[in-house]
Amino acid sequence: MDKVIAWTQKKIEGTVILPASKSESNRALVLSALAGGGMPENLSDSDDTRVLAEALKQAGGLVDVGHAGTSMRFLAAYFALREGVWELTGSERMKQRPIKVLVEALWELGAKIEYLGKEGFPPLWIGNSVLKGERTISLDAAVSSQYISALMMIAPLLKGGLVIDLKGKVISADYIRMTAEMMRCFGVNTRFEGKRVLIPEGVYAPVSFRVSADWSAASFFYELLAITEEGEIFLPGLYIDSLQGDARQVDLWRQLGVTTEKVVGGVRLSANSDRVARFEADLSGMPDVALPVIVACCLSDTPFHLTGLDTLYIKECDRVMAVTREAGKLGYGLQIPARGELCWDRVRNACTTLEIDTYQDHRMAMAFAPAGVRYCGLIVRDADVVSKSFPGFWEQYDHLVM
Ligand SMILES: O=C(O)C1=C[C@@H](OP(=O)(O)O)[C@@H](O)[C@H](O)C1
Ligand SMILES: C=C(OP(=O)(O)O)C(=O)O
Repeated sequence: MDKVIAWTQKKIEGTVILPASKSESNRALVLSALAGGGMPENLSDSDDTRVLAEALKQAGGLVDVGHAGTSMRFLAAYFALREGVWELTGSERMKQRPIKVLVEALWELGAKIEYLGKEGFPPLWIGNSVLKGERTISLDAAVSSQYISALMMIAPLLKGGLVIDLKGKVISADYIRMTAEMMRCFGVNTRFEGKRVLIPEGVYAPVSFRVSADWSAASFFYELLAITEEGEIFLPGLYIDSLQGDARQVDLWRQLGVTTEKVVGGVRLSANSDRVARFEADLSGMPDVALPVIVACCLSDTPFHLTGLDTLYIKECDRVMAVTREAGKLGYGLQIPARGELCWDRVRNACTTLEIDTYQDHRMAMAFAPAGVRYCGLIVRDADVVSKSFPGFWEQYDHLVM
């Protein structure tokens, strides 16, 4: 499905129902499975959470997670712990997203895992492993925090627990903290000593964890207000004091003209025209808000220099390439000064087409949607890719904009 966006010039004002957090849901599902009971409440309706929930019910056999990276990484560790034989695969893109760091760590614990395709990438064969604990493993923390979260969650079930030494730059660190916080909710206390994570042997309690609204999904509505420079949006169920690190995006958007107010039952976003002359940020802690920030800066004519984008190359698509190419169609000349960086110095060329490709990436579709309020008739190709994290996105977007 392609989506044509025609803004009716109405004021952006209303309530947006966000999906439940995909990251909280996926952790809650794995932790409940490891606890041997308890059903998380208010689970995300995203494709990624759905495939994980189904996979956790399987006693073995073929499991295809599609585009769901978190589900792939969490399941690799979970299946290695469980009895049974699995073939764990995903979409063509998933077969290009690395998993070597996690597989090598699991091998060190005694897992029997084989690559069924290219070395270092899914699909994986995982079978009847007996994992050993009471050891320290070292892990490259600069590729994906999901490997670390995956290991942390199974660690209490290993005899003697596990110590994980994080090597190199620790990216997406708030996701590691979210994992530790959620493990605590399920009864296991993890300790951090600098770049060392200490997980004791323990037993998870089958609690009924309630998932809250998704901060990463909120970023596209911040973006919309940053572009329109006026309007207000109420986001029920979103709390500043959240387990999700993306709650810290509040500070980024303040610099781009959107303020956040804590109100009863959620937060209210308000737009103004007060923004920094040049936006600079290291987004290595918040990779999922990078695309909406980039498109918001371009469309609000705010030059920017972003660093810490190294992990964007291995997401659902190569997001650095994809956003540079698609913003380029609208005439914005983005530049890549070094790997993991992106900048824009207000270089404007002619707009060549209003057709935006989305590269099977939900965040590409959602990040370019707000551009439709500046470019009437903008077409977002394969708009249904949003179901990976936010199936109701277009419904929520339409009632605000069209
Ligand atoms: O653990 C998680 O829930 C996630 C971690 C992040 O990935 P990386 O650690 O690979 O950056 C993030 O981009 C992803 O959407 C969700
Ligand atoms: C990177 C993402 O997800 P995953 O890695 O779980 O596929 C995302 O949702 O933007």
